[in-house]
Amino acid sequence: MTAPLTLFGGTFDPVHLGHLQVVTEAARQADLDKVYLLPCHIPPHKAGPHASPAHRLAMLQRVCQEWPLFEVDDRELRQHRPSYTVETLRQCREQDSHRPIIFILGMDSLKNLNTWFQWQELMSLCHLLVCRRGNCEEDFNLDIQALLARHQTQDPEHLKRQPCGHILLADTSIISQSSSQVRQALMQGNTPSLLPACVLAYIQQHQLYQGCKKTPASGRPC
Ligand SMILES: Nc1ncnc2c1ncn2[C@@H]1O[C@H](COP(=O)(O)OP(=O)(O)OP(=O)(O)O)[C@@H](O)[C@H]1O
Ligand SMILES: O=C(O)c1ccc[n+]([C@@H]2O[C@H](COP(=O)([O-])O)[C@@H](O)[C@H]2O)c1
Repeated sequence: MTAPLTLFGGTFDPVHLGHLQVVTEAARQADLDKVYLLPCHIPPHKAGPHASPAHRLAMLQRVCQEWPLFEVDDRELRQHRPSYTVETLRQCREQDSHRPIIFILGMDSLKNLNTWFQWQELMSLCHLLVCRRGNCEEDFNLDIQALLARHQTQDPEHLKRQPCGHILLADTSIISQSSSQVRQALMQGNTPSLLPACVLAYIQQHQLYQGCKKTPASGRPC
């Protein structure tokens, strides 16, 4: 079986060490040696983004220069419409119907998965590799409980042996950081914690996020 195509979707406004650390750990647990950071153009479920697509992409590219695990997949940025994951995955699937596709997401995203566009199609297109997230109880609603009952596996090998259909809850660290907290710190003139130095330097160089309005941590209910 070909090596999986592993995508980590996000708004990355901006990318922070919470993203990078938990995904590095999840990738290690699933024995993955490449993860594509997939910045969305227009996030379907939240306001913003605050920084332009070009700036968010540039920050991710700087991260990739320092973290060999990561590359950027900018396909969603090139499409000027809301970035529905199911549509992106269909595009990927058209290129190779047998290759395993793994979509990485945080626990807060998993808990809201039943609100995603055509969410019931997702498991026929990809596997889900889920990272733990601070302040996020594992109290799943009935749709997600049913999804897990049907698709959850404890065996990372399943994600590499089949093209789609499994959910692995990875045993990752809890890193309490969000892009909202980073933006808030910058707006208040503070230096955010848990931000890669290359990203902080880019933000300072381009004076990003100085006039951001306060948004709740992680931007949605968890
Ligand atoms: N600290 C973290 N730990 C685990 N997963 C995270 C963390 N931060 C973000 N994620 C996950 O990364 C993906 C992309 O997140 P996103 O780019 O929206 O960052 P965010 O920090 O949640 O942003 P915001 O605070 O603006 O809502 C989501 O699936 C989210 O659950
Ligand atoms: O497809 C959807 O309806 C959908 C709804 C919410 C989020 N997503 C995807 O989930 C990823 C994380 O989104 P966010 O809002 O947490 O940055 C990103 O790739 C989004 O495109 C997708």
